[in-house]
Amino acid sequence: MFILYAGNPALLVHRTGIRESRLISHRRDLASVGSTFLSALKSRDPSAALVRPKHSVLQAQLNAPESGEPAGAKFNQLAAELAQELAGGSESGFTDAGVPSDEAGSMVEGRNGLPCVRLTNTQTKQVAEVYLFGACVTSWKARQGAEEMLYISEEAVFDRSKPIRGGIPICFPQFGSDGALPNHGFARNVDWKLHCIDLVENGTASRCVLTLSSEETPALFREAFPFKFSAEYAVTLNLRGLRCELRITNLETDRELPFTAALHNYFRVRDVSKIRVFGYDNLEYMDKMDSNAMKREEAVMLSGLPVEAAVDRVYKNAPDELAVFDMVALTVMKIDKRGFTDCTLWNPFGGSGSDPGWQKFICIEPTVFHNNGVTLKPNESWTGYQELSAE
Ligand SMILES: O=P(O)(O)OC[C@H]1O[C@@H](O)[C@H](O)[C@@H](O)[C@@H]1O
Repeated sequence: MFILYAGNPALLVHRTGIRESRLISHRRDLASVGSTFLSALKSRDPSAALVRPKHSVLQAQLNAPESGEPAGAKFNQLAAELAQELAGGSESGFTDAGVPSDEAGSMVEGRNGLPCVRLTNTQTKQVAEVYLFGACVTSWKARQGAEEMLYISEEAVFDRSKPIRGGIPICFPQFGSDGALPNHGFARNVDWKLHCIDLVENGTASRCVLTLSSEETPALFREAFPFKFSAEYAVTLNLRGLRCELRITNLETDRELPFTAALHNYFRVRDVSKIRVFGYDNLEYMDKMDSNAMKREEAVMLSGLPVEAAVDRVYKNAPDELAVFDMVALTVMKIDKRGFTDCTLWNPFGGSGSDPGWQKFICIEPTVFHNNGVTLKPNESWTGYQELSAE
């Protein structure tokens, strides 16, 4: 059964069967809810019902959908999209049940008015910001009064002309520049759609889910990567920290979908030359600073790996638990990853591809790259996530 929640500023559909929520519209004016929308719901589930109505006009239209006034064109378009979605049954792959809640977060205007989700966890006092452009997490504060954990370049632009430099950009479907697509693919160059903002993990975690489908990507990218796929990205503030989960589904019916990907974490540090990175002992890596030569990291580094010069390495089969110790701030960032088999370590150290603030960040990026990344069979999905915790 579908239940509609009508409230400012969003209209949510809560599908109780699998307890999945969908954020349908951010329109503040719900007066022009179209009959298309309701009939789409009714055709799928005659028991569609409205609960907790806060808007009298909406209630009236829902009560008499067939005779409702013609809806606004914009909302009709949204309604048609929803109808298509319902008919096609393109469901979210995230199985964890969510409960829509204003407490979990809301849409706000980000820099230059770009749409942005502000997530809050009232229990842990964490706050995060996620731009729909690139589904980029640009800010994470791990507790009340805590410092910003992510680095944003002073040269970052927030006008959709290029990826946001900093935060956690998503590299997909191509990690790096070796391929037909721009460096790191196009997921960070396009607008994602907000699917829902809800409470999960028994109400202890705040989450937003963003989606991207191949059909919504610009023709230029579709030509260079001619595969049908859907991508879902859940950003969650839970009792442990910040969780970012990426799920890719191959929508091709008769061919495989190959991709490489990474969560390009820009961690903010006080001084990159005064950090130690843990977890890379004895690993093989591709050295991008040395014509992609394969090398092996020293056997055991009990005191961690220092960053004393430019590094650009893609470590193969990296352990799922990694950490970076900031010896000035006396903080530890732990990275617990799954699905992303590899991990990239990057800092330009003032050299080529640098950034004015290069001393203030380290990129530790859960990656799938080695062994040709991931190849999905028709209708198959892949999920990779990271959980960041700061102490
Ligand atoms: O595209 P950005 O954010 O400037 O990051 C670029 C860097 O991203 C890293 O992941 C790569 O390993 C580097 O080779 C590359 O230079």
